[in-house]
Amino acid sequence: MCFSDLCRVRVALRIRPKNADELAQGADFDTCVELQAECKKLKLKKNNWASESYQFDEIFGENSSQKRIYEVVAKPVVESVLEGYNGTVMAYGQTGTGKTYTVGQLGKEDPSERGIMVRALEHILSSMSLETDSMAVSYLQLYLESVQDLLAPEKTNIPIVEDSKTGEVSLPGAAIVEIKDLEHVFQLLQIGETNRHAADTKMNTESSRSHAILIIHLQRSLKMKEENTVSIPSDAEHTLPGDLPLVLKSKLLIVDLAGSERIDKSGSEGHMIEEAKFINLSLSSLGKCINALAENSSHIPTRDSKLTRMLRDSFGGTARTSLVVTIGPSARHYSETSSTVLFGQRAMKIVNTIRLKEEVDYETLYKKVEDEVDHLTSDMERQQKLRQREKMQLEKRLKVSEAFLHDLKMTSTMQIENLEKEKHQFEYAIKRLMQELEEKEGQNNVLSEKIVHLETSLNEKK
Ligand SMILES: Nc1ncnc2c1ncn2[C@@H]1O[C@H](COP(=O)(O)OP(=O)(O)OP(=O)(O)O)[C@@H](O)[C@H]1O
Repeated sequence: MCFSDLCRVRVALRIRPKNADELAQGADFDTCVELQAECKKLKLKKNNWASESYQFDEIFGENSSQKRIYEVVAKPVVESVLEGYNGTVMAYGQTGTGKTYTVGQLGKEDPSERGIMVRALEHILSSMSLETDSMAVSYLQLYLESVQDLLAPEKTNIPIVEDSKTGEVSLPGAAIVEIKDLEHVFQLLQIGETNRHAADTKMNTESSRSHAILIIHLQRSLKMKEENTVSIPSDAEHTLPGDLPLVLKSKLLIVDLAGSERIDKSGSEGHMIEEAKFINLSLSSLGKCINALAENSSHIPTRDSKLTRMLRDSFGGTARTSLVVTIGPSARHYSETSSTVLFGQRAMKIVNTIRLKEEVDYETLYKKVEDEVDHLTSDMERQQKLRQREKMQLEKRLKVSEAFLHDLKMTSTMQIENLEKEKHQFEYAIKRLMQELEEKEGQNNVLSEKIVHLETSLNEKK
C-alpha cells in the first residue's frame, strides 16, 4: 500500500556566534546580518544603504541551543521517518559557519552540545522496539568525488546505484551496522569522525574536506494484517493462509556538507586546493539542481556530481527534507553569506512528494513459511518413523505367526503319519489275530474230531 503527500522543503537559518578572530576585532567588527527572529526574517546588509530581507521557516540566533535546533529542524523529520517516510536533514553554508557543530557534534561529556546526528539516533532508539524493529547505519564521506566508508575506511570508490524503476539510490558494499544502544552510536560516530578528512585552514581550524552522509536505515513491523489468503509471487502460484507480516522501511539521511570556500580567504595550498575545487564543484552542481527544481525546470542535472546523485531523493524526491543554512555574522563574508541565503531561499520553493510504502515483510514471511515447512517435515518424519516401527512390529508378528503355522503344519503331518502308522500296526495285529483265530479253529476242529472219535471208540468198547 502507498500513501503520498506533497511536502515543501523546510529551511531554517542559523547564525554562528562571533569566533575568536571576530571577537578580537572589538568595536571594529562589522556585521552584515540583522535577525528579526520573531517574524522569522533576516536582514542582509550589503552596505550602509542597501539591504534585503529574507523570510525563512525558522531563524536561530547565536544563542540558540542545540536542543532547540534539533526540535525545530530535525525532530519533525525523524518523527516522519519513524512513521515510515524517507527523510533528510542537511546543513549547508560557508566554511567555518557551524555545519559540523550543528549536525555532527558528539557532546559526549556535555549532552547539551549534542548535534543532530546523536539526537536523532537517540530519539529513534527510544521510540522503537528492539524486539520488532531494527535500525542500522552507514556512514560515508564524499571526498574528491569518491564515496568512502567512514566505518570501514579500506572501502573506497563505493558505487552509487540507482534503481531505474523506483529511483531509489543504494551504495552496494558500504558497511551497514545494526545499532542496539546509545554507547554503540557514540562509538560509530567517533570512528566516522576520526576517519573523516579535515584540515586546518585560515577559516576553520577543523575544516571538513569532505561531505559526510549518515544513512539511518529503519525497519518497523506493523501489526499482522488480517487477510484470508495472500498470493506469493513465484513461478507457481501459491496461497498462504493466515496473517501477513507488514513492515515500513524508511531511510534518514543526515548530511554535513563540506563548506564552500574562497581559496584566497581559506589560504588552502597544494593538495588542499584540489580538495577545495572538488568541494566547490559538487556544491555548485547541488546549487544548479536546487535552482532547476525551484524553477520547475524540465531538466534537473542530478547526474552532474556524486553528491547530487546521492541526494536525489532529498530534493524533488520522496523524502521529507529539512535544511539548516549556516552563516557567520561578519560583513567581510557578505558575498558568501548572500549566496548561502539565496541557496536556502531557492530550496524553500522545492516541493517533494513524500511517500509511505507498506511492504510485505518477505523476510519474516519467508521465515514463517520456512518454520512451517520445518514443522511439517519433522512431523512427517515422526509419522514415517512411527509407521516404520509399526511395520517392523507387524512384520515381526507375521514372522512369528508364520513360524507357528509352519510348526503347526509340521506337527499335524507328523501326527497323521503316526496315526497312519498306528492304523497299519492295528490292522496288522487284527490280521494276525484273525489268522491265529483261524488256526485255533482248525485245531479245535481237529480236537473235536478226535473227541468224537474217542467217544465212538469208547462207546464201542462198552
Ligand atoms: N552555534 C555555535 N555555537 C558555538 N560554537 C560554534 C557554533 N557554530 C560553530 N561553532 C564553532 O565554530 C567553529 C567552526 O564550526 P564548524 O567546524 O562546525 O564549521 P563548518 O561549517 O562545519 O566548517 P567547514 O565547512 O570548514 O567544515 C568550531 O570551532 C565550532 O565549535
